[in-house]
Amino acid sequence: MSTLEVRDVWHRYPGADTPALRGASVAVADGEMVSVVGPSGSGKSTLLRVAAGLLRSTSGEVLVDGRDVADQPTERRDLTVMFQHPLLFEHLDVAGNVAFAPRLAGARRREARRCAQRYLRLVHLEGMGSRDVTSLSGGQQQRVALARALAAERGALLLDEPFSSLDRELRASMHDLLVEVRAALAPTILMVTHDLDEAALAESTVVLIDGSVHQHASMVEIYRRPATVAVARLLGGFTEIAGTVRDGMHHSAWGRLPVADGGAEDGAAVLLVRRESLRLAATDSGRAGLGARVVRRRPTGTRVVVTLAGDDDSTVEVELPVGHDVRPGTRVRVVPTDTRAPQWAVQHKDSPGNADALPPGFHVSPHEARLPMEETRS
Ligand SMILES: Nc1ncnc2c1ncn2[C@@H]1O[C@H](COP(=O)(O)OP(=O)(O)OP(=O)(O)O)[C@@H](O)[C@H]1O
Repeated sequence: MSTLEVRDVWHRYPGADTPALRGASVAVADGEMVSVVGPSGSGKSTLLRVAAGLLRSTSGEVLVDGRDVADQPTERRDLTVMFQHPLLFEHLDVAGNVAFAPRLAGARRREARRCAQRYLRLVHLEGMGSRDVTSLSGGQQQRVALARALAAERGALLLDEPFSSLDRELRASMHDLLVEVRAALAPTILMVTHDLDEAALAESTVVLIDGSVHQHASMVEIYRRPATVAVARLLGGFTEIAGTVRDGMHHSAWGRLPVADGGAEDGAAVLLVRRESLRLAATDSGRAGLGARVVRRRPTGTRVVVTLAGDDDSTVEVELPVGHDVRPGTRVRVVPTDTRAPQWAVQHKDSPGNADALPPGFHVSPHEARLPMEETRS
């Protein structure tokens, strides 16, 4: 049984103007996997390092199995960390690397080797125990690193971008392996990644933006309904329309569009619309829709993202299958393909937050103190 919880953690690096973590909290239940995503610099690695005990946070708590471990170094916490680079011991062979932790824990040499064989089998490297680690491919080295982390037989596994140095195909095979390992051992896992597909391997995902948790939900739910504009930007695929919500409708230069799920509070709000739920029609097509001018087109492989400007020069993006080409400068109509497609408003509200709740030593401007859920209509 192993649980991991990071509670209301703040961290500011010495000399930094702004905190890297602003009251972030994540709880991982026994046998559960939680992933952490966010833009570069959003504090993902800092969060993981605080949880691992590699970094002491400015304030907040880290609980392992319900016990506060703030004063305990990494090796005294019931967890193992695995990084993007395997960091294998080059003076030991493959089995020696995996046997390292059991040896450290007091196992006899033969017993530790047996344990290593078991974990090497699990990561499909049986028969490679006597290989020199420097002779392995990057993917094999990462498998050894995973076997070594598992052989430590600690409660929780903390993974920091574990597969990001591998190419797409190898990454996919490591994802399959992670699924197998979870089915076999059900370790408690906290994984930082910038790969949204990888994040979806977890039961739930924390979206960290500027050191704050903007959303904690399954990736399916996050894609279905990003909680904030920043989350939508991270996912991509949405266009934002600034306007006002009144009576369950969003009003802007792009017209009146219904707001999903009963409507947001009245007031200024950004409407998030999936790019593919808008289409273009010729101006003389007789179709309803808003007149716009094509500003630019950006191919993305099988699709083309077209940026359009309305009469007030505000822009929206539409995503079309490749082949539906439009030249910059052309006038078109923007037509919703499906008015029932989810589109929802997210409100921006600046609030000074509860300054008393901040740890001493923090100067946080009203904008910085904005709590993510306050800009969310959930
Ligand atoms: N040792 C350090 N000293 C000062 N600032 C740091 C240090 N490490 C990280 N930072 C800053 O803290 C913030 C969060 O960094 P962190 O590495 O946690 O982000 P991240 O989300 O993991 O980024 P990435 O996805 O690029 O790895 C960034 O602004 C970064 O520049």
